[in-house]
Amino acid sequence: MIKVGIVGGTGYTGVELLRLLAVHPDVQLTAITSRKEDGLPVAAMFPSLRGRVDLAFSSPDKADLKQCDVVFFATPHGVAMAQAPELLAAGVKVIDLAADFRLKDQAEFEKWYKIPHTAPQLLEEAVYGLPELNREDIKQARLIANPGCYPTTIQLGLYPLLKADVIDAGHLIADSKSGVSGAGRKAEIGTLFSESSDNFKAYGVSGHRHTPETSAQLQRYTQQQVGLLFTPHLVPMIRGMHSTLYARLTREIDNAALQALFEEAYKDSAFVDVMPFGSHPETRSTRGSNMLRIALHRPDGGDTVVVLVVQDNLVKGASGQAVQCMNLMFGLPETTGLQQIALLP
Ligand SMILES: NC(=O)C1=CN([C@@H]2O[C@H](COP(=O)(O)OP(=O)(O)OC[C@H]3O[C@@H](n4cnc5c(N)ncnc54)[C@H](OP(=O)(O)O)[C@@H]3O)[C@@H](O)[C@H]2O)C=CC1
Ligand SMILES: CC(=O)N[C@@H](CCC(=O)OP(=O)(O)O)C(=O)O
Repeated sequence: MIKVGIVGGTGYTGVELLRLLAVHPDVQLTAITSRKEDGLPVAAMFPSLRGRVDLAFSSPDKADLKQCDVVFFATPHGVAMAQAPELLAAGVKVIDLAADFRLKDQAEFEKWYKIPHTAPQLLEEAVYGLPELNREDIKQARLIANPGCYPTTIQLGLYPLLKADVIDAGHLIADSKSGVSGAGRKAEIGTLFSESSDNFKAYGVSGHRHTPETSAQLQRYTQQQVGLLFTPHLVPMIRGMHSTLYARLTREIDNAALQALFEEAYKDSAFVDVMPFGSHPETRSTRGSNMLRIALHRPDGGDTVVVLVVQDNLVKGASGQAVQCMNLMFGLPETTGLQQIALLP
């Protein structure tokens, strides 16, 4: 059994990890932290876990994380970098759901996240945890930088087009929408029911920290200079993410060949569903599951390809993806414990 620790067990990605790992056949939940709920049984806070998780929260300084085989950090940016060096030195693998190790460039990290990086020596070693594009490196990794939720949709939606060199990589557009759980469980005015329900808005239009993360990763798949315009929006739903991606075709390619690029790229990826050309994927077709669905369009047969991508931000966009990485790191089938079908309605 893999002994698992979770730092930040009371947040949305933390409790999502608990939901997935409580029924994972190869995992023994070993330590779950919360600074505020030290001593409280996990199931007292989350009755959905009654009978499934019999641990109590412990404060991060008391929890013996070094007895774990792997520790997930479901915490704000800056927490994992403080503890990862010691855990790695003790032989514990680390999966960070925050952004501490996503950017290779320390100055770029500090510019976007506005905190000093305290473990820059680990930036080079950290492996970006997007299994569909990085599977072999993840298998060998000690330290995983789990991708941001928006970047997951944008990378998987554009990768086959960049790899085949059929689009203008300098002028990519990602118009993305997230449910409110993407902002986490902490109290904030913008996520109050009366602020976020019956309302719709863009944010971060002049610059969002997911743009440098996504651009740097996309750059790995093309010789062209990547240029990405990314606009996130908050939609009045709890879970779910929808990205509409636009790219200009630079060579003649018919719709069947475009579709074949995606089907070929993801033929061995159990969690990427390439839907029939012209489909309209819905976020609820992924709710509670680790699936990401993609559909291609070519409006009026013109030279713009539109890629629609949906996922559950808390599963494929965060905790499910992190468990997928754990499976690979421990030599398990990638799909172990992640076969849930989306909830309908
Ligand atoms: N929500 C989403 O859809 C996604 C989130 N992410 C990333 O995952 C991470 C977690 O997000 P989310 O679950 O939404 O966040 P939440 O705000 O819901 O939860 C944060 C958790 O971290 C704990 N925590 C906060 N500060 C510290 C600290 N200094 N030391 C130890 N624990 C701390 C909190 O518990 P307590 O205060 O009791 O210790 C809480 O359990 C973030 O970095 C986020 O950017 C990534 C992809 C998608
Ligand atoms: C709706 C909402 O607020 N979403 C978050 C993104 C959540 C996430 O994936 O981001 P990180 O792990 O990079 O913080 C945001 O835009 O800040």
